[in-house]
Amino acid sequence: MTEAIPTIYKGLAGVVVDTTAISKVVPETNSLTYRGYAVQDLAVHCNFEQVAYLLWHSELPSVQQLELFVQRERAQRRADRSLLSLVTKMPDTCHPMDVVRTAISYLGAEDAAEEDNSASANLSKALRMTAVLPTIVAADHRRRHGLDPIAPHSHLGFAENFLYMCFGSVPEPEIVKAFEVSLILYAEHSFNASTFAARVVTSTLSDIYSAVTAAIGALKGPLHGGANEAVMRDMLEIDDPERAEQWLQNVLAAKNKVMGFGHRVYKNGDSRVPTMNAAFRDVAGVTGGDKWVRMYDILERTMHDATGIKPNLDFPTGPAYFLMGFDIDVFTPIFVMSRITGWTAHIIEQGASNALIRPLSQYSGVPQRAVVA
Ligand SMILES: CC(=O)SCCNC(=O)CCNC(=O)[C@H](O)C(C)(C)COP(=O)(O)OP(=O)(O)OC[C@H]1O[C@@H](n2cnc3c(N)ncnc32)[C@H](O)[C@@H]1OP(=O)(O)O
Ligand SMILES: O=C([O-])CC(=O)C(=O)O
Repeated sequence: MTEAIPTIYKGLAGVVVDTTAISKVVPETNSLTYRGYAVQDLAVHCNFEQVAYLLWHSELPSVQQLELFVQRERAQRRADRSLLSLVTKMPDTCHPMDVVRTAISYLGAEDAAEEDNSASANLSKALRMTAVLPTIVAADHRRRHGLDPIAPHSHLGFAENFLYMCFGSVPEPEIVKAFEVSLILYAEHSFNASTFAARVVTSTLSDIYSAVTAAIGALKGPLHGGANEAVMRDMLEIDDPERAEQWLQNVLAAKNKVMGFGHRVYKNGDSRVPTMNAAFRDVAGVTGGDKWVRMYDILERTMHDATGIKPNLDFPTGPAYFLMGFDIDVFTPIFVMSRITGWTAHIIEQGASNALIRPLSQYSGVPQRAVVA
């Protein structure tokens, strides 16, 4: 009797695996909401701390709630000596994502309550990880330039403080705003690969640090968060906007992917791109980045004419972060600094209504056979 072959959903494309109340992606209208609020509106009216609070607590904070939350976040920014020395012991040649992944793992190892998976414990751990990660990323960024770390500044907001810890001063307001907007846009995106990885780990009743570590591993890949770095490497390779059209045609002719384009869910444009594109142009305006804007426009137009495929969020963030002065391999760690809020909201949601995530597979190997001694 021949076995019936089940329908296989390669890459889980189109499969709905669970419900979520955290964010809603509507590809038909290119829209994205966090807890019911349009992400574009959040980017205009809120700072990153308010959005983190919203993702974790389901509502935007009142003035008093925000004050308390900000105080708690600022109080936990410092990395202790052992954590900072761990950063300095990492090989100079490793990718900063390796440092971030190792640092989160270390935070789990030093947490005596690592196994406490209650929602209240996980909310505290989420805040601690979110508060301290920028300190780690900035310290690692500076050590690669032979510079000492700068301690966090308790009077600066989350976005400003990170820029200050990286560069030693707070840049122009346009740059701070564009950076803050990028953090808000990167914070959450339903069941993307890294969030799903976090939910899979959580579904085994493992701890939040293990789930975040797995998510960092998933985000690192160039088909996901790693694309923001790949975009800028490509742009540097192109160098001259006049060469952009031919470069893109060559990539397509070689049947390679153009980084920063396409999306599993959005087929008609990424809801976040118009907001980030405007922020990128603001940054280019104050940093003299016109060349990258022209290149962006040519690549976008050529790709659209050739394939109909539109940019995703990583396309404008790549050159925006470059113009802000970040090394290219810090782009995905910055994505982690933001997405950790979405991941941890999902970890808490998964824990509240858990079912072990364990799909089936269709065996395609050799038929059963006898072992010959
Ligand atoms: C924040 C984020 O994670 S956003 C995503 C960041 N990733 C990137 O920018 C990497 C480049 N993009 C891609 O690889 C893809 O668009 C993905 C992985 C993001 C989504 O892809 P999927 O939904 O799996 O679609 P898939 O890769 O099968 O593409 C469908 C078709 O469009 C083509 N296509 C999709 N994206 C691209 C691209 N960036 N460049 C060239 N062709 C593309 C594919 O070649 C494929 O063509 P075919 O049907 O002729 O074989
Ligand atoms: O949703 C996805 O598949 C990828 C993405 O855009 C994100 O995680 O922000």
